[in-house]
Amino acid sequence: MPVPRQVFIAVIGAGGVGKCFLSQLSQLTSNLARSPSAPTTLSLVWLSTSKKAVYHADYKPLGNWESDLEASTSPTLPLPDLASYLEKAPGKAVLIDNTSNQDVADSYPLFLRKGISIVTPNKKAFSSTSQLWRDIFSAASNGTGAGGYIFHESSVGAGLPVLSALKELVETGDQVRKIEGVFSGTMSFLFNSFQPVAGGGGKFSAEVKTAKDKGFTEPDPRDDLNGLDVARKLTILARLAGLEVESPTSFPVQSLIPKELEAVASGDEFMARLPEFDDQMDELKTAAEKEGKVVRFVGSVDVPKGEVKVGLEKFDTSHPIAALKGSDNIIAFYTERYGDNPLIIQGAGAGGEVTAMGVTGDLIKVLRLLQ
Ligand SMILES: NC(=O)C1=CN([C@@H]2O[C@H](COP(=O)(O)OP(=O)(O)OC[C@H]3O[C@@H](n4cnc5c(N)ncnc54)[C@H](OP(=O)(O)O)[C@@H]3O)[C@@H](O)[C@H]2O)C=CC1
Ligand SMILES: N[C@@H](CC=O)C(=O)O
Ligand code: NA
Repeated sequence: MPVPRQVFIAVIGAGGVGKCFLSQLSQLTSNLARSPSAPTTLSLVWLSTSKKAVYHADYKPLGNWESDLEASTSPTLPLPDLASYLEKAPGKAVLIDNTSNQDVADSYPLFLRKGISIVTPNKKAFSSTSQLWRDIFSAASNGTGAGGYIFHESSVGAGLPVLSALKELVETGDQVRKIEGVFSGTMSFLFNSFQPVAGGGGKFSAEVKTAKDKGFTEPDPRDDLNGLDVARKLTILARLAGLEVESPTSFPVQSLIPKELEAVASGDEFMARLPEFDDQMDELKTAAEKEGKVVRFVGSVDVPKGEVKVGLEKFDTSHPIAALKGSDNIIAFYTERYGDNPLIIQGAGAGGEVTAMGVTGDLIKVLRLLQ
């Protein structure tokens, strides 16, 4: 793979996805350095969490990032200062945003205009206002601008090649009619475990705790249960399919947050009180069972009608959506070329390693473009 000789990498976020990414980055760095045709140095020069940062003013690569971060007492810099630091690096720079932070997402146009490329699984930038979407893609070189490149494959379906498939359908002139399926690893896991097709299943609140422990949920699981995580993904898909969607709250989204818990102050308090509402979820399950069906949390984009929706639906136990396992997503693209047999992408839709794979894959795309 022909790539530039030295690229400076800055990583924000070292949680479930961030840690897996850093380990994949170390593998990629070794592979590229050994490449006989074009040895390349990837220099990790910045790593930060919300509380602290590790970096050197002279761009010396970080040694052992885990112990460096542990030992650091330096607070992180404001985002414009990080952008200036990377702009002055003695080579091309790539920012990897492994947070779910809105302020970091809002700063992408600034980084891109300075020639810094961005790779991220963070949905916020691409699913907030359509103005932010326009600002990003009018700055990026893989949009209409002349700045850095930006890729965000893991923002939908984690590492599954969902965005690259959709872009290719659109760019090759196919007409996308409908996109539908299960878009949340958390929701998939919850309903597959709470109401498996074979019967039985655990308490809903206990499954939410397991999904959080497995690293499937957003940092605050309420962002999954309120349907907004799926709404964000559908906003991204709808925009890539050519629809104008103002925001993820501009279409119907069903929330699974009980009314009584809507105002609780913290995610921890929410998790502690969720078992009080297990009976309500059991009622939903029993009602579906009486019809010989199971409940699943799904979404769809109807392109010609300009309709996007997110919520619970009942499925026959023989339906492919009912038969999903673990945190699997299933995404069906109905298009002019594919006719009534949609192009289907299925597999793990959450988890640190698979999400980081999408991020690392995007970094490789950027490196190829920067050559
Ligand atoms: N987990 C998954 O399966 C998937 C996740 N994603 C996306 O990947 C991203 C990361 O998810 P995940 O790793 O699970 O989340 P975690 O909560 O595990 O990690 C988030 C990390 O971001 C850091 N962070 C938060 N805010 C800031 C900030 N303002 N500045 C610097 N660092 C900050 C946190 O630091 P601190 O600890 O100090 O708060 C933490 O290190 C999210 O956008 C998520 O939506 C996408 C697909 C699948
Ligand atoms: N919380 C999300 C993580 C991936 O986007 C999910 O469960 O799908
Ligand atoms: Na993806």
